[in-house]
Amino acid sequence: MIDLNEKWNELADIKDELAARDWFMGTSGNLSIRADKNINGFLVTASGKDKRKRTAEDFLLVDFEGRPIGDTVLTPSAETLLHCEIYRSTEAGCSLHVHTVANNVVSEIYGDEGVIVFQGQELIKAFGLWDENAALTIPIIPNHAHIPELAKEFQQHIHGDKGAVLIRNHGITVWGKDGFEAKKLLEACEFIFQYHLSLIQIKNAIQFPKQTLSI
Ligand SMILES: CSC[C@@H](O)[C@@H](O)C(=O)COP(=O)(O)O
Ligand SMILES: [Zn+2]
Repeated sequence: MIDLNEKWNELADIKDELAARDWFMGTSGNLSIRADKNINGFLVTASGKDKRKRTAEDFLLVDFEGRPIGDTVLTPSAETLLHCEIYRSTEAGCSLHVHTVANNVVSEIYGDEGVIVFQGQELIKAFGLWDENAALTIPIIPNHAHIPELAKEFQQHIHGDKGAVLIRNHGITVWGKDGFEAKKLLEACEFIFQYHLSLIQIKNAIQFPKQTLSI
């Protein structure tokens, strides 16, 4: 149980840090961390909570099918199945899902293409992409309301122990080998999205200065 407490605190600390960035608007977002091997499951955020608050009911333990382990009155996140897909098919230790304006806007702009590619951006190195011409490709999937369908689509884009998938006009899910890596990847993605949107706006303002002034 001591080990589970450690995981609990690790996830709670990550939740606090993401909350400080205001990345849980309107109770959105969900987080999970894999428990030790003897447990065969993971801690996931309880559904519908204000994730800016730190309480004893923030997480519950579920198995890799998303079913609560042990007695609880808590309901696992509505999107637990996406976390299950990650833990079932990789060795990842942590998965983070947030809704931000930047990740939603990027997912809408490039949604029809089903993918966004970033090149020549220092922070793609967070994903281990160190070559000068390396590119980070993030898939964008439709926001199916039926979570098993969403999870099935999501699953097709899990190719390793770290990764990122955008859900169109919904948010991003990022995973890594542990909490540190997952948070690093999430922060890198959000930086790149914000940079990209700022660049588009500034380029437009330079190209169409009168339109910008008349807004
Ligand atoms: C309240 S809107 C957000 C939800 O629909 C969902 O997308 C989300 O991220 C949080 O759901 P939750 O069940 O609390 O994990
Ligand atoms: Zn969500």
